[in-house]
Amino acid sequence: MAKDNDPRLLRGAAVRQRILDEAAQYIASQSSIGKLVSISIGEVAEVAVYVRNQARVAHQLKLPFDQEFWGSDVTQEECKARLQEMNDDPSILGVILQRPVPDHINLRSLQSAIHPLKDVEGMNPASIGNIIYNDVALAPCTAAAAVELIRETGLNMEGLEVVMVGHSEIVGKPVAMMLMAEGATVTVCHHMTRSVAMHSRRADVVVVAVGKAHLLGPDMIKPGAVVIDIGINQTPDGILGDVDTEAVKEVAGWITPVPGGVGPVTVAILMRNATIAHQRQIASGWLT
Ligand SMILES: NC(=O)C1=CN([C@@H]2O[C@H](COP(=O)(O)OP(=O)(O)OC[C@H]3O[C@@H](n4cnc5c(N)ncnc54)[C@H](OP(=O)(O)O)[C@@H]3O)[C@@H](O)[C@H]2O)C=CC1
Ligand SMILES: Nc1nc(=O)c2c([nH]1)NC[C@@H]1CN(c3ccc(C(=O)N[C@@H](CCC(=O)O)C(=O)O)cc3)C=[N+]21
Repeated sequence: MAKDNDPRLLRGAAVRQRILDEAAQYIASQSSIGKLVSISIGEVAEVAVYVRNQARVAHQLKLPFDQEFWGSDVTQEECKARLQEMNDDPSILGVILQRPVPDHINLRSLQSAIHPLKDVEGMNPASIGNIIYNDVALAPCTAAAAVELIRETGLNMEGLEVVMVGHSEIVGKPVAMMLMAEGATVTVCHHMTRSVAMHSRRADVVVVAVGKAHLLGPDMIKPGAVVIDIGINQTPDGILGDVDTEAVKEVAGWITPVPGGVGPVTVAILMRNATIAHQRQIASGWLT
């Protein structure tokens, strides 16, 4: 296991703390602020970890927080009706809907049912369109976390060669758009890509969000590259990322560990997004 003070490990702690300090200051400056509601549908291990950490951090920040667990037998109509109630509930600041959801639930329809001004993850199609226009202030949390961690290296993003492995709507595609907004040259790989290694070997930065333990090995990156590991894989050896950290660490210039890398920053970004949603609700005349 990498030693704690290994300089090649790009840990999330410092970035996380900076973002949380800012959010805490904003919350303390408000006479009142609504609650963040986190919805899970069914039982998914990595969702439980995420929601537990959301609750812990919201408590630290004195941000009102509620978690709702809906059974995996809940119907689409029940979900939409509940979300509509939340849109109209002035005590609720924002709503995040955890993924995945059971197969019978139409996730995109539910994302659209969350009012854009309460969409603290920026996944409503009306919200995520903003990042096409380089308005990345409120973006999907993990994608924003990956960008913050690349920025932490101090590398100039303009012209940076980035390979994004994975093209999900919540991570891969937003990461690509957000890094393009910073001036990077981005290649996006997926399971139809003929050779991921052909692309990743020439990249200054490789971001992996696939969900396959140790998909990225030391032969797939160039010496000194930045490796951002977003994968979370439950294995008999515990939680592993998508990168073979111990082996890749010997070649990379920076690598985010799992745990201790992207995850903690994701939680912090969610809190920051909640404060941005609050500011937008005031600007829209929803709140005084
Ligand atoms: N730390 C955090 O905050 C978060 C972590 N995660 C983790 O990130 C991982 C990815 O999640 P998510 O973004 O939702 O992605 P999805 O699980 O929705 O999809 C996986 C992506 O990987 C691509 N892919 C699959 N196999 C390969 C391959 N062999 N080579 C290249 N690409 C491949 C898929 O392409 P295709 O669609 O063509 O099959 C797809 O784009 C998961 O482990 C998840 O748990 C997710 C969210 C937040
Ligand atoms: N709509 C939606 N958005 C998401 O961003 C989303 C989601 N659904 N579904 C589940 C995945 C997973 N995810 C994690 C975020 C942080 C940690 C996290 O805090 N990890 C810490 C601590 C781990 C621990 O406490 O053991 C770490 O990596 O150090 C984990 C997992 C977000 N996800």
